[in-house]
Amino acid sequence: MSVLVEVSDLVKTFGEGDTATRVLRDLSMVLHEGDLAALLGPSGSGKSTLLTILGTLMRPTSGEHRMLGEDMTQASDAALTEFRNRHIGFVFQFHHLLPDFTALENVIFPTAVSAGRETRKARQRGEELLQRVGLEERIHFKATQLSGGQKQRVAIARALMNQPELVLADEPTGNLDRQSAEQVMDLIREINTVEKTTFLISTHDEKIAAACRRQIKVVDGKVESGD
Ligand SMILES: Nc1ncnc2c1ncn2[C@@H]1O[C@H](COP(=O)(O)OP(=O)(O)OP(=O)(O)O)[C@@H](O)[C@H]1O
Repeated sequence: MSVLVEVSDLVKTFGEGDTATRVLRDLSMVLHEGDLAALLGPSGSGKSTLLTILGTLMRPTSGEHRMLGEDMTQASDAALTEFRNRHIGFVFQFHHLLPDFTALENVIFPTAVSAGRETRKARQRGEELLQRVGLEERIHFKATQLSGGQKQRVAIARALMNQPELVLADEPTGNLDRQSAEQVMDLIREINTVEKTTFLISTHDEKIAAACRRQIKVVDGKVESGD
């Protein structure tokens, strides 16, 4: 399997001087194309910080970060934004859907905004994705008319809109009941199998972690096991 993401000796320090907190401490890991990996570790160990850096939303203090062979630490802000739009999808604990817009609008809006227009192709892909996540009957429902699990499935469809190689999910089932959490995880597994999309999923839930094919444990800002 080829390497999709590689970080080495990643350091992230927040603040300066006496109040500086070193959150990531020479963290190194690799994600391969097609990985379905859980990111585990105690609260405060640095999981969200790592996901934010891997998502190119924040730069590390030092260390190396490569994705698809490109050096993320050397890229300009504009290049990072473009790279992120093309190659990375995000799913968060709180779905962040626009409440007054339909499922379909929520899925296609981010793409339409970054492209400056809403194309027929985007609409078609949005509809296909909502079918894939089992919401074909709810395409024109407003976000407020959907259950928590359904909203999270819309968020997954939205993350897949631009056919990203990597989807980063920060506690995607943290806000769901057991049954909805398992359905969301089944969906992620299916997408991973069918589309070969790579997933890195931070979770405190042992069952969700066990449903992943790989478990990476972060303790005190370093990978303790799973790399
Ligand atoms: N912007 C920031 N400024 C200062 N400290 C921060 C900032 N972001 C995170 N931290 C600190 O970094 C540490 C790691 O936070 P992070 O959110 O990465 O942990 P986590 O493993 O995701 O935790 P949880 O499982 O509770 O979500 C925490 O001690 C947190 O207070």
